[in-house]
Amino acid sequence: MRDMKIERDGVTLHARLDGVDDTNAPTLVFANSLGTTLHMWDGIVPLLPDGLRIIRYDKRGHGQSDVPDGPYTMGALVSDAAAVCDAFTVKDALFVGLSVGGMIAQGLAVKRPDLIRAMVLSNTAAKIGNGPMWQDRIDAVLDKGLSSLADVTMQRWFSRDFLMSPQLKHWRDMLTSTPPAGYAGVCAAIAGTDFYTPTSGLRIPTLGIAGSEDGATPPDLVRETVDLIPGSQFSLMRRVGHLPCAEAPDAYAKILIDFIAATGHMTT
Ligand SMILES: O=C(O)CC1=CCC(=O)O1
Repeated sequence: MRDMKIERDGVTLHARLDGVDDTNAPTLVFANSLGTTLHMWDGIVPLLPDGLRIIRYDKRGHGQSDVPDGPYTMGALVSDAAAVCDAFTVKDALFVGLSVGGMIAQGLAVKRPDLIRAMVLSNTAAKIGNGPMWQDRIDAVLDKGLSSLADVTMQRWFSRDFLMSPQLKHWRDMLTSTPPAGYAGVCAAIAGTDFYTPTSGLRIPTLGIAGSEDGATPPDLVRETVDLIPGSQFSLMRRVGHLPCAEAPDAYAKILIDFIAATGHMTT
């Protein structure tokens, strides 16, 4: 494991490399969701096959990355992801993005096709929510803090069963540890994003993953987005919500491993 600090546009981003530290190794890059850190993938990384180079990072405003003043733009989030990839000399990676991480994947695939050869769009869409909804959330978090949003957020993130589990506290703590300015900044970036047209032009192997109990990006919304890309695959996970990598890591890792095999990613 190797941690790295990457500076772009005066903002320091925190990234982590696991697995093989060799630029020639097949590479996976993970981008996580609003209100989470790169530790969102802690349950998945150990389940992936040997021989992969695995890179993940904290978005601006989250985890150990800097918290610049907002609002942020999707262009900045995509450029941050590109800077992380460039810092590790990534080429032709499999990019796995969940929620806003999946929006970043779509933007990066358009802007820097040299970086991505295939992508997983997990619990995401070309457009998530609408302007007034995000503005209400920005106002609430800046006024009353993230704790005020924690209960409703857990209900969007998790299935009914998981809401009763002792693991819930870990995820709730991750959310409430997020700096309010960072959370609000990313909300503004999501509010300003509609990738329907650019994503329709993408022609790379794509897998969509949805959770049957996802209260933020329901299965139909995820499917509508991945169907914009000809030849894409879609996997519906049952009895999980918006963060299936947290609720069902074994099943989630298996879906990724099958997609790695289907795209020939370990053999190139
Ligand atoms: O609403 C949520 O908390 C879920 C979510 C929407 C975009 C994202 O990244 O997470």
